[in-house]
Amino acid sequence: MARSGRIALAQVNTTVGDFAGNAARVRAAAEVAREAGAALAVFPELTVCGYPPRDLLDLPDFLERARQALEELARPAAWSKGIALVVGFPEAPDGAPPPGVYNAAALISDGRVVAVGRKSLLPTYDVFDETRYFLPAGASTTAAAPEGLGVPLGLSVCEDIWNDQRFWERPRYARDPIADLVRAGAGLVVNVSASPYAMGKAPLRERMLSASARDHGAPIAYVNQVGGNDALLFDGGSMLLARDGAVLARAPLFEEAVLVCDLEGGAPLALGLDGRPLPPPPPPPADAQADEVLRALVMGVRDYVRKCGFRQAVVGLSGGIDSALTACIAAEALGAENVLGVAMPSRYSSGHSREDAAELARNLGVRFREIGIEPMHAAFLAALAADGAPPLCDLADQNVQARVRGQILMAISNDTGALVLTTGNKSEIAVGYCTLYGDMAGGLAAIGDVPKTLVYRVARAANARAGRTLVPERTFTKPPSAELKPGQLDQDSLPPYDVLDDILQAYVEERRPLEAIVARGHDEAIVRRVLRMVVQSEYKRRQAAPVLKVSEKAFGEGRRFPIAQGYRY
Ligand SMILES: Nc1ncnc2c1ncn2[C@@H]1O[C@H](COP(=O)(O)OP(=O)(O)OC[C@H]2O[C@@H]([n+]3cccc(C(=O)O)c3)[C@H](O)[C@@H]2O)[C@@H](O)[C@H]1O
Ligand SMILES: Nc1ncnc2c1ncn2[C@@H]1O[C@H](COP(=O)(O)OP(=O)(O)OP(=O)(O)O)[C@@H](O)[C@H]1O
Ligand SMILES: NC(=O)CC[C@H](N)C(=O)O
Repeated sequence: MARSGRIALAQVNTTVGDFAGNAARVRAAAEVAREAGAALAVFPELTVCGYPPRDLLDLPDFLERARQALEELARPAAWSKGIALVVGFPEAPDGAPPPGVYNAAALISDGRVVAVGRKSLLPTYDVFDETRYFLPAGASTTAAAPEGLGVPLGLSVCEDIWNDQRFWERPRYARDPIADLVRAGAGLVVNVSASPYAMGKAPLRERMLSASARDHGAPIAYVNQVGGNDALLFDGGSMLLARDGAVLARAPLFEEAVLVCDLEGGAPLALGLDGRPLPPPPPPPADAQADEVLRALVMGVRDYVRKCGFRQAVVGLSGGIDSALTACIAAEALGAENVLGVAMPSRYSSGHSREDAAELARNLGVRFREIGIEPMHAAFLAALAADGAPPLCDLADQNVQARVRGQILMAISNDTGALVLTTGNKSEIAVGYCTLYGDMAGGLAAIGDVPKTLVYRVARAANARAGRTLVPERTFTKPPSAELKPGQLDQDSLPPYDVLDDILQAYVEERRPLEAIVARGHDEAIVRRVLRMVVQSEYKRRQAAPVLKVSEKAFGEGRRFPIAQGYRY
């Protein structure tokens, strides 16, 4: 029996295009919510098809299956008896293909769709491309109070609530759909969202939603998707806010949850999709930001691997910090037994790199192989010199080693069905300090949006989370080296990583001009060199594995620069 004013925020992990799987999650969560006495369960944006479906929306059969999936969810059934649902779906009136589609939310009650709210504000920046697919709503939709809830609903979709320049630098949209809803009598604003994770975004959302509830004088039920879909990581963190802006309930980050809460306040209950209470969150760790990034990446690797149909991953272990962190993430995401670490020493590898790789594998409990690359490296050089050609130059020789390693990892992948995780960090990917078809060979760049200085912190967070040493201490303290020629150090080719990362933060994320970066206290020649390297390595990034996004500006779909161009620093 529904309790008056009780709702459930159902942050489920949808998979793009998996209509049956997504519907099963809706049914499971609705049943949990109903058992807990909720009159209404709210789901994330585009629940039935997952977010972002991108050009799948161009397929008429995809839109038809979305329509059928919604129709089936709306059919009277035991699991939905006595509970109303708000479910996101792509609405294609008359089966019209894009741009005749709306990004919509349906209110389902008593075995039928009783109202449909359409998204008014369509984000078209960074990773979002919604005007490519959707039409904006002409008007906002309010719906009569579902039975047992006692308040009429205002239906809104994600960006509809992102329209406040105090929190958000983007230009203000002319319309304020939330104000329209409240003016039309909404007593509870429902916002179905798919808001990708970035560091610092969860507290920003909370401040923004709190201000919105206060300014509009209406409570807000905000439900965000959770889980990874390709490069995008959705962190959940759904919330119920009172009309004075107070947060009445908060769902966890990076976890599926059915958060049962009351409009008039009171202790919320966070349940899993199996109906069991979720364990309370652990006390905040020493480096909360690094720990958060770690959890985001674990979720991202797990979902990418699983949703692509893999179970296992393989990582080249050099004894360095990047491959060590990548392996930690993989082991936590997939289970240590599903991860293979491969050390591939060359004629230049130090003893400590082999020891550190082996120790890391032991600490993690992952499977481990050592495959020396000397015979292949030597055979390569011999074959290239067999016709009397001069020996390869230094750089070409270095890249042969990286490519032999890439070949080995891809051979293991082909043979075993394990996905190769690349290990490049954001700093290296930014300046092109990586070998095309060498260490760039692989399926997913797990730490490709993590600058080197943050890589160390996240690796420390992995050790702290485990409560023991996973990444060996020497891996933190030795100077980074590609070990592709004798005595080589990253610092011979690149500025110190703290300098490099600050320049990259200013240029890539904050989009500052050269002069402003120099004004931060950097040497102009170094800044110019770094910016040139970023520009000149665009071709590499275009061919790189997808990068899990944890910052406001990651390499990939959200940063689209031309390759053949003449804009130079
Ligand atoms: N615009 C363009 N469009 C398409 N392709 C383009 C291109 N410009 C060059 N190219 C091609 O790309 C080639 C150069 O790229 P690539 O072969 O990758 O080689 P390259 O960038 O010249 O060298 C790799 C660098 O990464 C460093 N590295 C390698 C491996 C690991 C690490 C580490 O510490 O993690 C560092 C290594 O020390 C070296 O400085 C050119 O020879 C050309 O064939
Ligand atoms: N000896 C090795 N054995 C196995 N894999 C290696 C080896 N050397 C390099 N690799 C692979 O190539 C990637 C590029 O590593 P490299 O050592 O050149 O520099 P890096 O970017 O500092 O990475 P790391 O911090 O992991 O050493 C490594 O992360 C690893 O996956
Ligand atoms: N799906 C959306 O509309 C997301 C846009 C929104 N500004 C966000 O990043 O959360």
